[in-house]
Amino acid sequence: MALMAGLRVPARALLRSGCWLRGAALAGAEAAAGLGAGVRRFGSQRVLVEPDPAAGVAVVKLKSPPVNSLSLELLTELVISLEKLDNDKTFRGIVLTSDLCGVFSAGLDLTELCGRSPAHYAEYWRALQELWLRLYLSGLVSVAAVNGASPAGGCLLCLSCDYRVLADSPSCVIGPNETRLGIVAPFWFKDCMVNTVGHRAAEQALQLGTLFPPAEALRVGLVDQVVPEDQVQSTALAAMARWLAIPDHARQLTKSMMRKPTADRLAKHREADVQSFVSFVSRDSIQKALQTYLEKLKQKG
Ligand SMILES: CC/C=C\C/C=C\C/C=C\C/C=C/C(=O)SCCNC(=O)CCNC(=O)[C@H](O)C(C)(C)COP(=O)(O)OP(=O)(O)OC[C@H]1O[C@@H](n2cnc3c(N)ncnc32)[C@H](O)[C@@H]1OP(=O)(O)O
Repeated sequence: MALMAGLRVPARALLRSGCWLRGAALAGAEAAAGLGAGVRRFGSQRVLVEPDPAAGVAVVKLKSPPVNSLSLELLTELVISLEKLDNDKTFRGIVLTSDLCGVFSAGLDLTELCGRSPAHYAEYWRALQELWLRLYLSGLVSVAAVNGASPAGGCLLCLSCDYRVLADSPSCVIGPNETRLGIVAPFWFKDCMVNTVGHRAAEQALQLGTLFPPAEALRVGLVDQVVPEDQVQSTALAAMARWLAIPDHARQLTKSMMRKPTADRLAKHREADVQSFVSFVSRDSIQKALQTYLEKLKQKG
């Protein structure tokens, strides 16, 4: 741990801030490329939105150090940003990526699932459902530029997009590792997996809690492209251009036809799903398993 302005800041977070410095340099490059003139970034504390109105595209960056774990705050801020972009006719597509080095998203924030009240678990789960439904059914083209590890809930975020580009680095693992924590992915995560990689591959990955390295993720169809780390965002934008070449109304109706039945399974039973999660996560055995996993993570650090 390093001490900074009276705050305990993990050394890893300081290292990752190298990415933020690189981000500042990139902002200069964007300005030189024309993005700066009259175009302002917006967003919130944990979600940075870099709009390119001329292209109709916004790059949405998760920036909740150290690992973009999906806290209630991050879920809420992401929903608000997506809602804003969905309702703004300027935008036809989003690229979802991470502002941190080496991690796209560590999945659900385990501190939200440990030692809290049933009311908190319910509020948290509703926020996760909300984010998934909004992203999965968004009329915008969504491309995930996966520039870091993306386990469990991070993988769900990626699967909710229309297209996935993954960085070719051994640390950039992606997959549904829930069972390794002693927990179970919800049915709508399972459905997303099945829709993406097929029943057999989904069944194996979900039961075994597989975290796929890039080449395997590509082979199984969990991601659509694997490219060098420094080409993830440009490749995502190139993919976006291909998707935006299709008229919105036709693409959106097709997307809805493909995805609505899956989303409706949750939309029609949201409250039952919340209660099922609350009773599962409140069990002593699950609390113990999550605490143990979290402690191991902290010791590793
Ligand atoms: C109706 C439904 C019924 C029942 C359903 C029940 C449950 C719900 C089930 C499924 C949905 C999805 C579940 C999840 O997403 S669970 C989370 C799974 N995530 C992981 O296993 C990832 C764990 N993290 C890592 O592997 C690494 O941190 C990572 C590879 C992402 C980055 O490695 P790095 O070496 O860069 O960082 P670390 O030193 O490991 O971590 C830094 C710091 O961050 C803390 N941390 C990491 N991950 C989490 C997390 N997910 N939540 C909270 N905190 C996290 C870690 O402890 C370190 O903290 P500190 O030591 O204090 O700095």
